[in-house]
Amino acid sequence: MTLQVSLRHSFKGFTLDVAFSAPAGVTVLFGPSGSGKTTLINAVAGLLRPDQGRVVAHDWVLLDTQARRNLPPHKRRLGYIFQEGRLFPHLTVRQNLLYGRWFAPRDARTEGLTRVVEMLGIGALLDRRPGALSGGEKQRVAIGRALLAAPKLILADEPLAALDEARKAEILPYFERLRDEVSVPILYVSHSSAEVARLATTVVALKAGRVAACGTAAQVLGDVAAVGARAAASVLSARVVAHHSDGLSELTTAAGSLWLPRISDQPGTTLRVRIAAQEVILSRDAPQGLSALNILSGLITDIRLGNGPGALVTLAIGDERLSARITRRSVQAMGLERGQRCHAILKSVAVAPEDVGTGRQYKVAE
Ligand SMILES: Nc1ncnc2c1ncn2[C@@H]1O[C@H](COP(=O)(O)OP(=O)(O)OP(=O)(O)O)[C@@H](O)[C@H]1O
Repeated sequence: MTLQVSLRHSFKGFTLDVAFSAPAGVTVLFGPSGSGKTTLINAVAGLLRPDQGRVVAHDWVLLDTQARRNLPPHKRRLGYIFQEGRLFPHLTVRQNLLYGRWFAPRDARTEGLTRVVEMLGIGALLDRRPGALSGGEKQRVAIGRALLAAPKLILADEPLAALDEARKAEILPYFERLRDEVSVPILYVSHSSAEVARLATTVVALKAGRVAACGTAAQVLGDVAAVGARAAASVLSARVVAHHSDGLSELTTAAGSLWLPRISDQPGTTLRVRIAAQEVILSRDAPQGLSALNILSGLITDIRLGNGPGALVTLAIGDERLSARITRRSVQAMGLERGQRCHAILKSVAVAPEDVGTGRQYKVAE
């Protein structure tokens, strides 16, 4: 495993006690306010000395309390991407980028300025100062600066939280490229189920200082006990088939065809599509005469009743899982049980552009 984290630390009234390991790529820390994300990031960054812990990225040991290794923050070889870009206002973009590089040990300068500039599309910005950049452009420069420091691990602490929806949509593809084209592991804090679905190679869901679930985006977002009803979602692998003249795009999934509002990716591209559980309606009979374009049928594998009025019903469709958040009342009125065939109905417009990202999604382990 590329990233190994085990940490234990107690404040008065709160204990962080986590252990997880993750392969290369983006590991998203996902959890509600107060679940311990910042405490964990601070311990990895060296800003908090935990009671016990070990943090290893590839073969680089940042912390090992048992072996009495506790590198100071500036020696941990970390690249930071914060909520606000935190660029130096008096330096140009080029100087900001090179500042990151200045910290990289000479023999570790793997990413060249030219490649980073090309990857982030910031060539036209090099002579500007941060004051003349949009929020999205600042974040792209911040990503570049982090990369050029030749880090062993990148820490991204809610890097999109301060941006509006349009700017988020602009930046997300760059994080996808970072995940797919750069070998540095990334520990990424997020509150957003859509960001998790698009970016995560691995998700670590935190709850009250513990790991509530760890796995792929599909596994963790499908675990309502770990992420809560509002974040519950399915993540389907889909391939673009064609774009139609009425503004719809046709995709194919293991669950059948999916019709979505026009997306920009070329036919043949593999995408991951997040479907929020609360957008899915269920029917026992094959529905007819509906306006909704997407009707996927499968067998019920799981019914989780919540403490409130809600329930999460999961269908196996092909080798994918699709969850619907409906009421307990409907579960009862429809007589839903495991093993029954059921039809899931989804309006095309229920899938927003930010729910569709590039990159393969791992298969759900049985
Ligand atoms: N220095 C500290 N001293 C005492 N308690 C602390 C300290 N830092 C954090 N805590 C407590 O630890 C718990 C976890 O806080 P933390 O900031 O890690 O959560 P979080 O998941 O990052 O939340 P948010 O999403 O709001 O940033 C909280 O109950 C907080 O009050």
